[in-house]
Amino acid sequence: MNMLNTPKEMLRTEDRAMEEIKTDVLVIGAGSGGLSFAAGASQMGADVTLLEGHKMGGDCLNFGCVPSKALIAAGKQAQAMRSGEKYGVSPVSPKVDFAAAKQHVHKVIDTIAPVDSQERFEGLGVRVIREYGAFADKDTVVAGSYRITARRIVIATGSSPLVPPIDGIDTVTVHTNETIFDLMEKPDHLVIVGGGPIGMEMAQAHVRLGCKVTVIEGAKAMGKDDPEMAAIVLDTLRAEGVEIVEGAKAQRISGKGKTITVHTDNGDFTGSHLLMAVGRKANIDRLNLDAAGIEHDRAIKVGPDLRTTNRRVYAIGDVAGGFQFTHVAGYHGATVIRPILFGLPAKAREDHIPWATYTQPELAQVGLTEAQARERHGRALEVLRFPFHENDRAIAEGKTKGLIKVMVVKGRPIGASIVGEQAGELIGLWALVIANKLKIGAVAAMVAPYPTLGEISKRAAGQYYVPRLFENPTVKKVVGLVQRYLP
Ligand SMILES: Cc1cc2nc3c(=O)[nH]c(=O)nc-3n(C[C@H](O)[C@H](O)[C@H](O)COP(=O)(O)OP(=O)(O)OC[C@H]3O[C@@H](n4cnc5c(N)ncnc54)[C@H](O)[C@@H]3O)c2cc1C
Ligand SMILES: NC(=O)c1ccc[n+]([C@@H]2O[C@H](COP(=O)([O-])OP(=O)(O)OC[C@H]3O[C@@H](n4cnc5c(N)ncnc54)[C@H](O)[C@@H]3O)[C@@H](O)[C@H]2O)c1
Repeated sequence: MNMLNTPKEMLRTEDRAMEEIKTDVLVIGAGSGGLSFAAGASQMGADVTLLEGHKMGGDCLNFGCVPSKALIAAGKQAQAMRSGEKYGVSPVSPKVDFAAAKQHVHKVIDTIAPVDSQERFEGLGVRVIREYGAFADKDTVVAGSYRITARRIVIATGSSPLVPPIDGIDTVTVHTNETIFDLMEKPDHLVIVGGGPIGMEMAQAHVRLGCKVTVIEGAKAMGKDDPEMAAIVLDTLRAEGVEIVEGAKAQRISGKGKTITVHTDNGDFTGSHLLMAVGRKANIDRLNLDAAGIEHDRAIKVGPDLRTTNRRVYAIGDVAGGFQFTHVAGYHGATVIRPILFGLPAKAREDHIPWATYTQPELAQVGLTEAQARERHGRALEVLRFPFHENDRAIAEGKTKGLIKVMVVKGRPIGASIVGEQAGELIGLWALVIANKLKIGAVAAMVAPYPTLGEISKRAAGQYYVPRLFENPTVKKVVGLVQRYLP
């Protein structure tokens, strides 16, 4: 592992004997984006070199999606034990072994890790170098004792937790997503600053595992989502005991040991542990981007083709500054295969990107929210709705809290929002519809197995035809006429 940190220190290695490598494509960063690209490109015949300065698998595997979903699963198990009464199963107060829950998290990481491992990628023909890279010029990168020149370069260096310089923050122990999954002791009272997806997912997992939890949000919690859908999640979290304080920007932090106070413009909040979840910053500091003529502000500037201001260099995933999701990084990786391997044009779309927040109930979105669609399409917009409490499977499972909304213009869905059990699974159908610009009739024509939660999608699509078929005097007239003459 390279212990050199700054680009200058890394470039100073030029003074030592350098091993020269010439490669078709150099990928910097072995997270979701870099690995997706490297696997595809190598298997299609390109000579690929991959740099990784820290852990193979990047954020998603080691500090993000995977550990968070594993901890959420532990919390869900605990919650199920508390809530058996309505099914005739005596509720019990579960004994939570917090360290064992974290062991479960690490077992899950270890189980998935081989898929992202150096060995697997070397098996696919990729040259893997475990060093941080920094540009020396427009097509050369220095990494440890290697000087690598490539025809094309893909920057996939991801992002890191943003820890803003709030007054007093360096006087207390601050957790981020990079440390919280290694914390083996149970926090008595976890104070989370930030009510985005990280904040809300971690809040529910921790409250269910027996911690007291306070979320401090400067603006509106789950502010990127449809407020009507977000309210259903926030009500549930509050009912489970999470204190959520909105309009409370953290201004100062004070404390000692296990007494940490966050001072906000809406009161002071004291807990035993502090988790900062206030967004991300792109990993560009180490790259020496100026040497390669790559423009950036907080993230690397790219066009819709994901090309940077250096035409030989692409940036994908979190470092490119758009949606920050694993599936987007993977999609970017697949998109740049075309120009890099075949010299063909390709653009990354954003209108069909889904996302889900894995609270219970889950909240999922693809395309435009109702407010965005209303702003763009005004009176041409129709919003189709169907509640979970009218779905037979949701009733049988006792999971009736939820709603689907589908935004339709001229018969074509342009957005869908789902809050409820398995919303993250259910949104897939609408992601397919929007990606392929299908009409609402395609979903209405589908026969969904009974009884499934998936029927809510068909029922929502069916709402499109209610005014057109069931509340239409012409249809009634025609049916009356046909019935009079039908033998
Ligand atoms: C707590 C949490 C939960 C999340 N949950 C989800 C979820 O459920 N679903 C979802 O879709 N997304 C989720 N995300 C977001 C997801 O993790 C990221 O969007 C995704 O990991 C981005 O992939 P990437 O390839 O752009 O970057 P990363 O996965 O961060 O990979 C970048 C890699 O580059 C390496 N690197 C950096 N600089 C250099 C350099 N100079 N040289 C060499 N290597 C370098 C890093 O060490 C890292 O391994 C979550 C994120 C967090 C923090
Ligand atoms: N299920 C998922 O797909 C999933 C889960 C977790 C994270 N992620 C990804 O990771 C990204 C980062 O997540 P995040 O939750 O850290 O960021 P975020 O930007 O989505 O939310 C951060 C929140 O912190 C608030 N905030 C900022 N400064 C504050 C302050 N000083 N005091 C109080 N509140 C403050 C903001 O108003 C915002 O609501 C997400 O945007 C998402 O792309 C995805």
